[in-house]
Amino acid sequence: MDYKFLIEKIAQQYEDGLPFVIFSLPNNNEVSALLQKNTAVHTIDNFNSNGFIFAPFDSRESSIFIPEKESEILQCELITKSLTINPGELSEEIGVQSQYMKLISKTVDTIKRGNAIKIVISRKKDFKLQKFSIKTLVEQLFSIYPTAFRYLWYHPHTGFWCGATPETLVEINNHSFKTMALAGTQPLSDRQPVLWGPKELDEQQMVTDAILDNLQKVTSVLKISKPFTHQAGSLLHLRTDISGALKNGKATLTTIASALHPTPAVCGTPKKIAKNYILENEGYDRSYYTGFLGHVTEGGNTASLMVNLRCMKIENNCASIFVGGGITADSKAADEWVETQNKMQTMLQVLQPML
Ligand SMILES: C=C(O[C@H]1C=CC=C(C(=O)O)[C@@H]1O)C(=O)O
Repeated sequence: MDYKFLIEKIAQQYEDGLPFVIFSLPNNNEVSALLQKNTAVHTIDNFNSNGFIFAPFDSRESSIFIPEKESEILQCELITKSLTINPGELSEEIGVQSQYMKLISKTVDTIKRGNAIKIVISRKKDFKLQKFSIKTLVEQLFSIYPTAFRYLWYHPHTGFWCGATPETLVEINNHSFKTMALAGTQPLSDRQPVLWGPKELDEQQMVTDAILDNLQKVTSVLKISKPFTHQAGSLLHLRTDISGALKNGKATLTTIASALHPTPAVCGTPKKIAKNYILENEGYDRSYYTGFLGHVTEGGNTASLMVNLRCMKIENNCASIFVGGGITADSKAADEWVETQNKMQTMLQVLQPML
């Protein structure tokens, strides 16, 4: 199959209102697509059949599934373009900024009172599009971020989403698994070596500890890397890789995914307290942002599930970009605002030709 033909098929599928997903794994030159042949809404609790999962942040809501058996499955080599990237312009929003900073300060106070160790706070911002084009979107997204998991997803039930995420929820290959602790952010610069302050190092260690704790019941962890710097577009993060084996007889893709989701990188720790705080205080619906997504194969014995970060929802020529950041006792409201502005650039750069 030819790449150009694949994009045309996707554009047609969207025009016909039929569900589809097109995606490419990190550092992979291949693009895959599932084109559902009908508009049926399939939900999934047990990840043991082949297809693509799109799960929301709040697991009380349903995960949507495009089953392989009802889809045309396409694959081809990705053709990327070398594109020049300029930071997109973000208009000043004094009111929005002060409201967000107030929420950050309130969250810091809550953490200082000992109610939680870390809580991830987020927001969304809308951008009006002059001319939405699936072809341009694919070209931009897949070319600019080759090291990310890149996707476009459409279902009449969820609407149209796309993103380029750096965070793996879990990768499974029969009895072995891989995951990561990702936290701490700074803009990419020429400064070498990259230095991380105690706030970022502590925050990232908290994420690693919480993930190891969550994994205890379902895995025997074999390997934990040292924290290292991971580049995600024009941002840098601290990352620790964790891998090992699933506990025999006990663990499945479903149990490990629910043990990990939502990760401390997108929710916080303790998980329940952080999640309730988010649902009560954030003041908007995260929907599928900070949910997870990915292709399940071999009846759930192999899968690569990613956390839905650096993403946006596009509807009626309006793109809503979702961004957030981990708050700890040491967070400063003004810095957290700037961090979300920087994170917004990831999707804003994809939108440039359509603004
Ligand atoms: C919540 C987001 O990023 C997470 C992933 C990496 C670093 C993060 C941070 O430094 O706060 C966040 O935890 C987002 O991009 O919207």
